[in-house]
Amino acid sequence: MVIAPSTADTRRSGISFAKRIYLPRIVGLGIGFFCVLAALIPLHPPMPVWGLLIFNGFIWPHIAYQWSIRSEKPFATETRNLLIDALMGGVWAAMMGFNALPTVVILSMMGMNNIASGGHSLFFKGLIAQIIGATLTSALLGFPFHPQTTSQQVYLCLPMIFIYPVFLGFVTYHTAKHLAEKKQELLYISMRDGLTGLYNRRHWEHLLHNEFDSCQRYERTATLILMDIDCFKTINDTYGHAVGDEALTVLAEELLLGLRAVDIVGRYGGDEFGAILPSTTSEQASLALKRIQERLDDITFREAPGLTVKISAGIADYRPYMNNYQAWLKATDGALYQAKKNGRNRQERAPILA
Ligand SMILES: Nc1nc2c(ncn2[C@@H]2O[C@H](COP(=O)(O)OP(=O)(O)OP(=O)(O)O)[C@@H](O)[C@H]2O)c(=O)[nH]1
Repeated sequence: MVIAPSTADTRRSGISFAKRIYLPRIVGLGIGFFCVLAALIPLHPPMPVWGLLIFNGFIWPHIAYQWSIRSEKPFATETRNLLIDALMGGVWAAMMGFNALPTVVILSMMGMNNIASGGHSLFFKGLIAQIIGATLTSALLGFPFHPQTTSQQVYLCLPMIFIYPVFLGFVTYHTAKHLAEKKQELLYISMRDGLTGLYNRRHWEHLLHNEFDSCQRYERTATLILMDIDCFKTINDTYGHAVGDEALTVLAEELLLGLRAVDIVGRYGGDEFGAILPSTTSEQASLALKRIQERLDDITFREAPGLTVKISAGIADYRPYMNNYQAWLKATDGALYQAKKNGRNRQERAPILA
């Protein structure tokens, strides 16, 4: 199922896109200024050209950023700003009379930036904007052409050639690292229950499936326990949901403390928990669970002094006649049902059928 992002989410991600571009634009246009400056000096352009160069190099990055973050559609605005950058790149190439080195440096750095920001689509749109900017400006100026680059111009282009790609690589590395961390976070969230931190039902069932398969393949033993807090609805109704939540958290902690590290504990439903105990017989599982039940009897709640958490449990060990993990789950659930039916606060083991 694909969930469409909300307008607020789209705006937030557009703003973070604009923030990602802000610093590279300040650095790129700031160093690019000296590249263009070196090529323009011998051409003696009129004063407004110098004004435009200073504006483009040092003021435009801040205007572009403010424009994007204040926009209703920051992503679209920032993409348009990148195209304005490309158009201006073309304008400066023509103003410099297509001086070979500064022109190639400026246009290629902008292309690299556009690919990094928006893939091949933005790269090609940027290329078209560069061509339009260059052609119109060149036509206006009467197609000036001074391709020779002096050694002084080479030196003033060096910072752009060295610093900008290194800087962009640094920014790209940090973005990739941040995305990898977010991916890990999402993976964790997708597997865990928000309240208790245990595996959620979907992931826990997936692990149960794996355990079933390995029991079947390697003829191993394993035991499954399903537990349910007794009269949990009454706990909620008497002490409130916050205490109910605390009871769930306490049970989760006791299960993690009382079982082995290899045992797989999950929240199966509202007040229902599951535990998979690899290489364990149902007798051993029953003893472990009994110890947990005894510890729960000793736990008191500050907000609900009269409360003790009691659980009922169904226990079933893996049997080779079970066709799939669902059959194992069903046998365990049947035993839990019996435990509830037989008076709660007890364990029942699933009968052996063959
Ligand atoms: N506080 C809290 N309550 C929850 C949560 N999830 C489910 N519940 C409540 O848990 C209760 C489960 O109650 P039932 O399934 O009726 O069972 P019970 O009251 O425990 O009765 P028996 O299982 O028969 O002993 C329901 O009232 C749910 O609203 C949760 O995350 N927090």
